[in-house]
Parts: sequence; structure tokens; C-alpha cells
Amino acid sequence: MVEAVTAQEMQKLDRYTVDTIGMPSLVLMERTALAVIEVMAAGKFDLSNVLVIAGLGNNGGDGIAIARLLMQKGIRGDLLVLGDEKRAAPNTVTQLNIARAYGLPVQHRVRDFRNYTVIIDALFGIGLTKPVPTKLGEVIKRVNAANIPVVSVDVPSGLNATTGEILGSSIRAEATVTFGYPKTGLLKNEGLKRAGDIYVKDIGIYKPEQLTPISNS
Ligand SMILES: NC(=O)C1=CN([C@@H]2O[C@H](COP(=O)(O)OP(=O)(O)OC[C@H]3O[C@@H](n4cnc5c(N)ncnc54)[C@H](O)[C@@H]3O)[C@@H](O)[C@H]2O)[C@H](O)CC1
Ligand SMILES: [K+]
Repeated sequence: MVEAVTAQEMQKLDRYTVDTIGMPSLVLMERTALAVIEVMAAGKFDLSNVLVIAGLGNNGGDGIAIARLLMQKGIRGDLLVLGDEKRAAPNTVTQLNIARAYGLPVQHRVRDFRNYTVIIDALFGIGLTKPVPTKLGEVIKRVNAANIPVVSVDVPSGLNATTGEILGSSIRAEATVTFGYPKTGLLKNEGLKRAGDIYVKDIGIYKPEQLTPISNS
């Protein structure tokens, strides 16, 4: 497995890719969504009724893009956005506008998680640094109690992506699709127990030392 990175190291690589390489962040977000779809389509998950749970940060933005792509493939499911949309990150607002423009309904509450065959967890990603707000902690507990397979986007929500410690409460995932490099928090402490199968997907973010042109010798 390639060398793992901390949340900060990943955020630095993200900024380098956007600011120095010039890759638009929405393109990276679309690639994260396509990467998760690729894993979901590999046949290990029952896609009869998919629930995407999205937060307000860019992890949520990934989730909204995933929900839109699933709908456009004719997959039955729902998108649940948790939090006040007015406080969402800019790219997450953009993803919400795109989803609605394509006709995807956006829900803000779901009564029973047990109606779904798989849940995609896009509540929090590597940006979570403080304990999960109480209400969202309750949702995480209800998701875990529903015993439905969960696929986490980048990191199981509620985990510190660097230390693998739980910040209040955290999702227990069947699988985690993480981007660019494994996160150190997926490989130790509670992270190791809650990440499930880890898929590391290339979205075009590389360490500068790995950018040396491939010599056509
Ligand atoms: N370089 C990459 O790997 C890319 C990663 N992407 C995705 O972006 C997230 C990281 O996004 P960020 O905005 O930094 O933070 P999080 O989404 O992890 O959110 C945590 C942050 O947001 C607050 N928050 C979120 N939802 C709520 C809510 N409902 N109520 C209150 N607060 C909320 C939370 O408190 C934290 O402060 C990374 O994991 C990837 O999934 C990019 O999409 C592409 C490039
Ligand atoms: K997540």
C-alpha cells in the first residue's frame, strides 16, 4: 500500500493541485464521486435502494455529486442533506444547485434507515477536527444501529482522519473509499476497526516528488 498521509498533508496536496497545478476543485470533486460510483458498481453492494447522507463540507459535496450520478444511472435512492444549507461550503452549494437543476429531490430528514440496502456516508471527511455536533452524533448512532452496509466517502464520519480517534461518535463502515493516499487515521486506533475494506482511488492528486515526468526511455 502507498504511504499514508495525515489530514493536513492531504489538504496541502489538495491546495497544491488546485492552486499550483490549476486543477479546478469541482473537477476533483467530480472525480471523487466517480471513484465511489466505480467501487459501488463493482458488485459487492446491493444498490436496490441507496441512501446518501451528506454534510455541509466538501465531503458532503462529494456525496451530493454521488447521489446525482446514481440517479442519472437509474439507481433508486434518496439524498439526505444534514445541516442548514445556508452554511454549506461553496462547492457543496454548487453541487446542490446542480442536483436540483437535474431534478434530484433533496431531503432533510429520513424516518427509517432500515428501508435502504446501502448507505453512502458523506457527512464528514478529513476536515472534521472537533467533536460531531450532538444532533449529527444521534444520526450516526441511528445509522450504525440500522445494521445496513455503509460505504464511507474518504473517511468514516466522526473519525479524526489523522489519529483514527473518534470525535464524539463515528460511523462503522463496510468499506471506505479514500482519495489519493490512505489517511493515517484509517490505519490505527478506532479508524482501523471502523473503516472496513479500504479502497484508495486516484483522483489526480499526487505528491510533487511523484510528478517527475515518466522518462520515455
Ligand atoms: N484533496 C482531496 O482529497 C479532496 C477532498 N474532497 C473532499 O473534501 C473533504 C474535506 O472537506 P472539508 O470541507 O475540509 O471538511 P469536511 O467535509 O470533512 O467537513 C467537516 C467540516 O464541515 C463541518 N460540517 C460539515 N457538515 C456539517 C453539519 N451538518 N453541521 C455542522 N458542521 C458541519 C464540520 O464541522 C467540519 O468543520 C474530503 O474528506 C473529501 O471528501 C474534495 O471533494 C475533492 C478533493
Ligand atoms: K465520510
